[in-house]
Amino acid sequence: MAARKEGECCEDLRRERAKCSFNKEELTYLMDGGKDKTLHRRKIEDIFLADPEFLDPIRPEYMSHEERYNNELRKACHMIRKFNENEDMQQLVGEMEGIRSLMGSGLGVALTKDGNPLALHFVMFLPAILGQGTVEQQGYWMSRAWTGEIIGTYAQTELGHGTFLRGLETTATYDSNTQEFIIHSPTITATKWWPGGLGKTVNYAVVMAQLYTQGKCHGVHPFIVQIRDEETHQSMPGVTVGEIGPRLGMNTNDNGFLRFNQYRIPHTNMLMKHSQVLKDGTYVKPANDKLSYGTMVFVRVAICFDAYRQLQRAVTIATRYSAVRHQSELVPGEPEPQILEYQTQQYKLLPQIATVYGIMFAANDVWNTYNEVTGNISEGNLAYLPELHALSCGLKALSSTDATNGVDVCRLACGGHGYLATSNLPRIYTTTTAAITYEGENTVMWLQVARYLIKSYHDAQKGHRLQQSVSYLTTQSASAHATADLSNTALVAAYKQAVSVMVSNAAAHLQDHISKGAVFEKAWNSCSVYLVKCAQAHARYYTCEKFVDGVNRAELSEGTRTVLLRLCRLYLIYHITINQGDFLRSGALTGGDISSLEKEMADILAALRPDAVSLVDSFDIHDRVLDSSLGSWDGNVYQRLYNEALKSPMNQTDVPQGYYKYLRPLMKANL
Ligand SMILES: CCCCCCCCCCCCCCCCCC(=O)SCCNC(=O)CCNC(=O)[C@H](O)C(C)(C)COP(=O)(O)OP(=O)(O)OC[C@H]1O[C@@H](n2cnc3c(N)ncnc32)[C@H](O)[C@@H]1OP(=O)(O)O
Ligand SMILES: Cc1cc2nc3c(=O)[nH]c(=O)nc-3n(C[C@H](O)[C@H](O)[C@H](O)COP(=O)(O)OP(=O)(O)OC[C@H]3O[C@@H](n4cnc5c(N)ncnc54)[C@H](O)[C@@H]3O)c2cc1C
Repeated sequence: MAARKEGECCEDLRRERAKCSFNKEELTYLMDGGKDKTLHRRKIEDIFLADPEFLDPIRPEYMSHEERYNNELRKACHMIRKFNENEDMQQLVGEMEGIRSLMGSGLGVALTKDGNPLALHFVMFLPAILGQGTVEQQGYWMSRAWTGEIIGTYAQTELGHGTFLRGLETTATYDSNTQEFIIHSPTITATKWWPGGLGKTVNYAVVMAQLYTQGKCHGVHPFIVQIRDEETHQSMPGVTVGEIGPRLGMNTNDNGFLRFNQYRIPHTNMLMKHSQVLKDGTYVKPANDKLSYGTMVFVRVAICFDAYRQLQRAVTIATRYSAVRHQSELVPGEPEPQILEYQTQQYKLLPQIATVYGIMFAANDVWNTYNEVTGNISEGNLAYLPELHALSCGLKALSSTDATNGVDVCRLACGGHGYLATSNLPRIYTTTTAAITYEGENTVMWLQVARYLIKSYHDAQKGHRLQQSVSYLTTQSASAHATADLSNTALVAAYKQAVSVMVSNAAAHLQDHISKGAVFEKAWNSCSVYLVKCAQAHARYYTCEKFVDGVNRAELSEGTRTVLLRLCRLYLIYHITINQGDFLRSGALTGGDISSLEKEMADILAALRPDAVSLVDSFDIHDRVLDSSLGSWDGNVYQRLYNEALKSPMNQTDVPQGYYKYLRPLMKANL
């Protein structure tokens, strides 16, 4: 494997690597969660990537829509077969963590390129059964689903409603005479629309539908519904299912549509961990009616990990390319410099490297909170559910937005070549940006965070104790920043003060509207642009705090700590400078402070510059996972670009068919 070997690279990258001031492996271990995990990951990568079955006959971009789907399905099924091959492999892949890597932006993107048709089976169908099913239901369905005997998806969104779940129209009406639920799509807008794998791949789905029993609607609940025959794969009578057509990206996920016509399923197919319908039709309420949204909370947390992994790939490509690419004159008469010498190029790329770490530390923290809170829930303690909901919404929105913007900055930083499919930046972008919409559209997620902030603020006013992530809202004095202390601790305190003041202003704006006669919901809408800003500032503060804590806690040698501290400092300062209005208006920082920080940022960019290539090397991304003509380990950019162009089917003949059909008749028209 050429991807990680020293010494097999071009002169530019060799010189860059020689400048490294820290221990790369230490950072790799930190990101993987320990040396054992790094070795484990590399072992899995080596086994899967050595398998020729995962190679594409030609670039997927040259295939038809259906060929692309079949090609990815072939590899996805091989992946699962390989996974099930023997117990050693299952242990090696390591349950959820391995699945995350195989389905998401780790190894997964090297195996299936533009969306895995089986992704939703692992990412949502299995977690929905685990999170929403009783122990007996888990026993029955998991044993069939884990091995791939049945394949499922998560069918929630409809043509008419994605965000507003209470507005879903699919119904599940209990018939106590036959002990069945009747699943029905009463209108065109009730058609399920978007679920991954639904189009042609799955034969089962967890369908979210309005539950009716004894003449009463009890809101949205999960049901396991068979979509296709287990033998013939034909759609079941009463079910209409198909694929929704080409998308911006993720085109081999076979996102689908689904309609039901009075379709009956057994009573046992309602997932009944949190609420039940007894055989006689009696409804038993859950401890909290949002527990049926639990699968989404899990996936929102998982998306944060996926987001920074995507950004890692993009910034690795763009940084290596920037060390190989020479352009223009920095000093007249001197050789053209590497474009990485330009401060503006450093300002594009280095904050993206810092962002990877910021999201990683925050995501680790939210993942721990998720495990703790779900553990508490199973013991009947739901006190921390609102905090988990707000944290997962906030970090999902922040990580997907930052990663998407960062990937595009990386694409633009590669000039024209970044626009080529073989750079892989377009595909990384279209995959990453999808996460802004799926699993809760980000504006909607921000407004959920804002709702929690305003509620917490009012609780603080009443003297109630606040949950940890918002405890700073109890102290929202707007006193001007007095000292010249600009340490990391002081900057995190400034972030807190800025959000605190913003939330208190938002609460005052809301009150103002209400005093003038507006109902709360209308007042809320009138303040919602500002409320979104509060939520964004809160999620940023949280990420900064976790970044600082994470670096302080990490066990690192001095050189490695120094470089990570620089990245952390860059992250803190970068976001202050681009949101300086919030800090100035709240009195958290002065104009003088911000000028000092700007100057310091320029120094940090220069200090990090020699380590830039080594920093992305320490992400330890295999060339096959990068899949880029611009970003490979060896830096052999121009030859790769040229070789890839030669592979275009259009270059297999000198004169294209189109010439004889269209161009020649036009060119020779006057002869
Ligand atoms: C296994 C490994 C994994 C690997 C992962 C690898 C990742 C990469 C994978 C790549 C593959 C691609 C995957 C693609 C997956 C996409 C799937 C989907 O989009 S699926 C479709 C995804 N679709 C969406 O995400 C839809 C988005 N929409 C929604 O989630 C909801 O409708 C809503 C939250 C916006 C409102 O809900 P509504 O019922 O109207 O509620 P109200 O506003 O009236 O608030 C009432 C109260 O409830 C509270 N509360 C709310 N939620 C929760 C919660 N979860 N909990 C707790 N509390 C919650 C709220 O705070 C409030 O509290 P309070 O203030 O009163 O105290
Ligand atoms: C690639 C991809 C994969 C997907 N996979 C699945 C899947 O497997 N299963 C599944 O069930 N679904 C899936 N979805 C659907 C996805 O979850 C929804 O698209 C998403 O939840 C947004 O809902 P919507 O499309 O109805 O957007 P809308 O809610 O219609 O949003 C449109 C606009 O309205 C705004 N808006 C809506 N409500 C509010 C509000 N209350 N306040 C302020 N602004 C608001 C939004 O901010 C947005 O700007 C997928 C979507 C994509 C793109």
